[in-house]
Amino acid sequence: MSDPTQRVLLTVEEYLDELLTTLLAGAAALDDVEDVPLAQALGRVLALPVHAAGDVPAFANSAMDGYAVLHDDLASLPATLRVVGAVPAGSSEDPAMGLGECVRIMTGAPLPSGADTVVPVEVTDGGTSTVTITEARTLGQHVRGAGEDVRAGAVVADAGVTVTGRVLGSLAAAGAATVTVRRRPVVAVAATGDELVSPGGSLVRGQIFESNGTHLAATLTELGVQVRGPVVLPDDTTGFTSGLDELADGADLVLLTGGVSVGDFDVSRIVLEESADGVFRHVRMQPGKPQGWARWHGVPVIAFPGNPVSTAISFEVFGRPVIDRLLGRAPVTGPTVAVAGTGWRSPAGRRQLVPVRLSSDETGRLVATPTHRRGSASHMVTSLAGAHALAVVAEEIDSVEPGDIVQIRSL
Ligand SMILES: Nc1nc2c(c(=O)[nH]1)N[C@H]1C(S)=C(S)[C@@H](COP(=O)(O)OP(=O)(O)OC[C@H]3O[C@@H](n4cnc5c(N)ncnc54)[C@H](O)[C@@H]3O)O[C@H]1N2
Ligand code: MOO
Repeated sequence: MSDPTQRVLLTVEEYLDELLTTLLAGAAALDDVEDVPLAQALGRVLALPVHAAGDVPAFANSAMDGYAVLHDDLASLPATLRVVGAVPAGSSEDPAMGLGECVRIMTGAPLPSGADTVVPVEVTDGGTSTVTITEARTLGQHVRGAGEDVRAGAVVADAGVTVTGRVLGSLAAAGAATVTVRRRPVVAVAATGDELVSPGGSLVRGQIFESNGTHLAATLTELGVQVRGPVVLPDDTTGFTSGLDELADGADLVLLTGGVSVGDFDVSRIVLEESADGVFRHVRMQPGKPQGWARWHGVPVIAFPGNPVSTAISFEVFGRPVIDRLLGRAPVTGPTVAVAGTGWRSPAGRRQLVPVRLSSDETGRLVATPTHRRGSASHMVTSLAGAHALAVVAEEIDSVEPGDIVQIRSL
């Protein structure tokens, strides 16, 4: 075994690149797609763009309850027209009409072929056999044109888009019945440490509640992968090895948390280095310096440091892009800068990521304020609950002053 304290020191980008290109090379999930009916598409990632099956709107229709008219009839007001029909939404009728005539029409009903403009009921006397119109409308006003939202064949949602409720609504409106999505990869989660007790249990001296596996598994579920675990693996190498065998079997990826540092019982590092040519690195970031990866019987394994904020931020910086890659998901970006609401220190030579709350000041600027007075200290686990984003402080900066511009990444 190599000396665990003498690790290669990488930048954040170098380590991420190692995970995305070397660790994920040949991963089966990268190519697997399936067709699902729209009703089962929520949360899935589109593998192919979805095109509109027809024009949206499918036909010219009224934007108002009122009267379908010919604009030429509005040249001199008030104008009195003969009402020759009525079309509610859903009607397939196309009442014939010409100059001097009009049709009562409801919002969403197809515009009669003989009409070119809609007059809202509010500017008429509301008549049913004849109607008197008192205010002019421009040609085509209150008519929603066929295809003015999107034309048949145009892309409604691109490959890489996650099907949210609003995407699903757009796809339904555009006539999609099934969509081609990426397979949901199986991601297994294990926490290591003999001190860990599952949430809700009772603690004796030296024990703590397991929270990293809980956090990772829940976040992975939100991201739409199939989650296995979380389980707690013991600190002894035999128990850890058999637990990992079981967990990795049939998985696309295993995420481990804890035991990657230089301690005598840092079992993830010890087993992965000895039995799986594990690669352990120091990364220029804080928190999240010690990191590692390996393949366990061919299954990619990523090991995050055990301190809870370190695991959380490691997931954001390394885990999320890996999951996005496995799912074919286009990364979603939010606002990228804010002003610091307070000042804080940052370790020189390491990129610091600090959980922050976002607010706006009286001038409308986005303000980022650390959720905990200890900033990014890696054991401040509850600082994550109120965080909206991470403030990212560059390697060369060792002090942030109130009002400084800071980079942020949304959570
Ligand atoms: N001599 C050195 N010691 C440490 C170094 C170092 O460079 N030299 N690095 C420190 C840094 S930075 C980190 S981060 C941690 C990473 O350590 P491990 O990955 O080995 O993590 P553990 O020792 O297993 O745990 C650290 C800490 O977090 C708690 N923990 C672990 N798992 C969970 C969990 N699932 N839920 C909640 N809390 C968890 C654990 O009880 C420890 O308090 O190493 C430093 N040490
Ligand atoms: O790097 Mo550790 O991850 O700072 O606490």
